[in-house]
Amino acid sequence: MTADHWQRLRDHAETLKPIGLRGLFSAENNRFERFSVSLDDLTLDLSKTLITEETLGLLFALADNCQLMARRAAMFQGAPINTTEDRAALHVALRNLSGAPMYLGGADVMPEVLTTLARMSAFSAAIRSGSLTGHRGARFTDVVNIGIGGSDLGPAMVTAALAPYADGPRLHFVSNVDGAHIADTLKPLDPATTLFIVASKTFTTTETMTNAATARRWIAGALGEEAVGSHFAAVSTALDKVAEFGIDKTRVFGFWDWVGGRYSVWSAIGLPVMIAIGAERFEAFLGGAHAMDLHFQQAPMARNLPVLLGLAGVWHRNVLGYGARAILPYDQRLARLPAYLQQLDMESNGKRVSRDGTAVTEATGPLVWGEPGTNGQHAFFQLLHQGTDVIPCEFIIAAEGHEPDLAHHHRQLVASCLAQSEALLRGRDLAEARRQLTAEGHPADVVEKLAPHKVFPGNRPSITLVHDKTTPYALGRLIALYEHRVFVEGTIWNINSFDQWGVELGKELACALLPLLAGQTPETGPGEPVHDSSTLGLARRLCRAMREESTTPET
Ligand SMILES: O=P(O)(O)OC[C@H]1O[C@H](O)[C@H](O)[C@@H](O)[C@@H]1O
Repeated sequence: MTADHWQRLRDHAETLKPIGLRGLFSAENNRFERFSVSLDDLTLDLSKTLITEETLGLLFALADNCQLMARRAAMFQGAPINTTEDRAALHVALRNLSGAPMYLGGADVMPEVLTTLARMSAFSAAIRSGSLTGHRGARFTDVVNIGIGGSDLGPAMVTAALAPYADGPRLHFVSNVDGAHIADTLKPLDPATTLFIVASKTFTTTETMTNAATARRWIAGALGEEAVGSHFAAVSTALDKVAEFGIDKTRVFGFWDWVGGRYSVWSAIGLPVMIAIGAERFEAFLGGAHAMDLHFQQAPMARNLPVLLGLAGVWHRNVLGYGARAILPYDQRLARLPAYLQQLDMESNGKRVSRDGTAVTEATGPLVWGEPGTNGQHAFFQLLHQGTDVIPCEFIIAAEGHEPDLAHHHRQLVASCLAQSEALLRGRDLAEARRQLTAEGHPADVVEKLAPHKVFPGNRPSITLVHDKTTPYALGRLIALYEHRVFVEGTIWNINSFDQWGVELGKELACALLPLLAGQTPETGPGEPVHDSSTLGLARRLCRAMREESTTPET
């Protein structure tokens, strides 16, 4: 019974709480050796979490009880584990560069995967070399990816992260339907040297279709309708819809319904990345993810990074009751990693029913958020250290930066990262706070007044991930680690991590509101009103201002 496993974990947690994290460190001076695990140069340090060997044993027993190994095998075997959409989740095939067969319903998907990769390589090489030009024969200097969600966050995050490797045209990403996004992006660009990639798995997403139509008008307006074909490419699973938009099929790169949007950066959705850094480095990125795939499949639980990271997440979420996790990359170029992981994690595991549709009995995905360190330190770390909620932090740091001339910056970055996790663990008690204030020469009354404010409770957990350098390979491996972590957690919670029904209702209601915003009266049937009075009131309020604005003569 899974319930027994949860109960054992909860009973066990009660025995650890009085000891606390600091207590565990005082009792054992080799926690780092015991609770950090590596795959090549990637080290996962769990020692600053409230765990012991017994904790891990109980978590492994829970994982066994939840059939983690069988579920993992089902994913790699292409079983339709996304049951509500009757699809496999076979994104791991996209980085299987060995080409060893991977089957979906008896058919090997690898030939198609490798053919698409070869087409992407040829196309990106032609853009990079300038052999494929714009309508007027000018080399492309700028590439604008138009997509949203999984068709934006992956390539945008990876392109920024791998900027030191970029030697192709400049990349831009337009996702928001807010006209400001495309307007600001296009303002400095020259239509003659700009290529658009319209990226949408379904090719129906309103934001993307609206932005793509605006981009099309921008090209046609500047260069003529006949130029459109030379300035657009597309990435989609819906090839018929792409054809309707008018993009030539030689410039369309497909992928498959067994690749979820938030797992698609490895597919043709990664085309902008390939254009920026070249096919060889993109393949290194895939190679890093593949190394993590093999590790996830082969390593025993006690040495398995995704299993350990996932179970630490479950321990924090379900047993210790922490509702959030902070992602803190100490790498400015990983600034979009928290946003990327928000989609990966929260869209996958933000679920309230089990795979069979019955209500879950345990909490599922936590709130995921974060910012790059050290910036976060000067903003929200106050709450992490002294707030009333405990938020487990995940620190990510490379041993080496990309700026050899600025090694002293990197030393400060590393020192800050380590100091934060140390401070979260260690804290500062009242006596220490008093001692410090007295040593600073404050009079006794000031010491008493300030000391409580200077107390840090400590005992706050964190996880640290370290690799040598954020190379394409290391980044691929890191993302795949997080993907499998989400899978491990989703398996323990017995939810479908590969569907996203929760995004639908808002989309439907937005469609229904459009006529109202265009000034039409909503139809009201005999039963319920179409909109609640708040939504209706706000819509009318906005509508009035919108119309006034659109009728205001230009000065
Ligand atoms: O790639 P698209 O079909 O345009 O979808 C873009 C995004 O929109 C949806 O609403 C989903 O929630 C995301 O999972 C998806 O990545």
